[in-house]
Amino acid sequence: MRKPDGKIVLLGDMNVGKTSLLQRYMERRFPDTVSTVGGAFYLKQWRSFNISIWDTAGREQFHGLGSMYCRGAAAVILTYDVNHPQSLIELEDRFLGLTDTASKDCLFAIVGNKVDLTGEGAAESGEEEGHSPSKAGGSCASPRVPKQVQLEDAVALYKKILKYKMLDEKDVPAAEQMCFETSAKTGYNVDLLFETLFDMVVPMILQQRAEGPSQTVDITSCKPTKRTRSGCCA
Ligand SMILES: Nc1nc2c(ncn2[C@@H]2O[C@H](COP(=O)(O)OP(=O)(O)OP(=O)(O)O)[C@@H](O)[C@H]2O)c(=O)[nH]1
Ligand SMILES: [Mg+2]
Repeated sequence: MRKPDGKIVLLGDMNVGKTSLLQRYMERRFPDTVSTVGGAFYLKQWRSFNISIWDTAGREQFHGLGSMYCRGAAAVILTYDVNHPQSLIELEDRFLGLTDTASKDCLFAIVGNKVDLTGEGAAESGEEEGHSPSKAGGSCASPRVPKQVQLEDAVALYKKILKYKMLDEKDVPAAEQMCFETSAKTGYNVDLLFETLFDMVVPMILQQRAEGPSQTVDITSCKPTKRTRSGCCA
């Protein structure tokens, strides 16, 4: 297997929908999930580059593995559930510190998932597989509740992250560009999230190549698995 050119890692509390987001993007579906054990990755070819996308376990018992998965990451997707304010707080309290092992230029995206469950914006629930918003709210629509976490809260966290990393706002993408609301269930904003990051990671890969040896983890050193497109390093 060719060594990935860049690495993106999904972090966040259990049940926020990390695995579902990744499966929605990679497999174009929203299957039932089981709580992740350890971590697993997918490989995505983006232009001529191979990007590994790592799904991690949010459960407390696997917390110690997080910084290992983040090692050399070009981007980290900090995921919360828009209906659970504590999941946003956990990003700062429990997950941000895990990113100390990421690349020095690591990009941060903050993603509020499960927006389909909120009462805000009909468009949020109408993007599944390219369907029009008017198809939302069919017989299997989920009950709507007011959104508990606002996008501004995510923007505030993004700014705190810049302070924590001692980065200047001028040198990094704007908060508005890096804070997303998504639904793994309907597909809303999922392609936008991943593909925005891929486009940002590619110049970093090129720069790293120009500067010298890559910092990405050599995943070929992981134990081989049966699956070809994804694997598990629990
Ligand atoms: N309504 C709705 N449910 C979602 C969405 N994303 C995930 N879920 C559900 O939320 C539950 C948890 O999803 P997972 O993707 O397994 O969550 P996770 O973050 O990977 O959890 P861990 O692996 O334990 O860290 C599952 O029942 C999913 O079906 C979403 O966008 N909308
Ligand atoms: Mg999971």
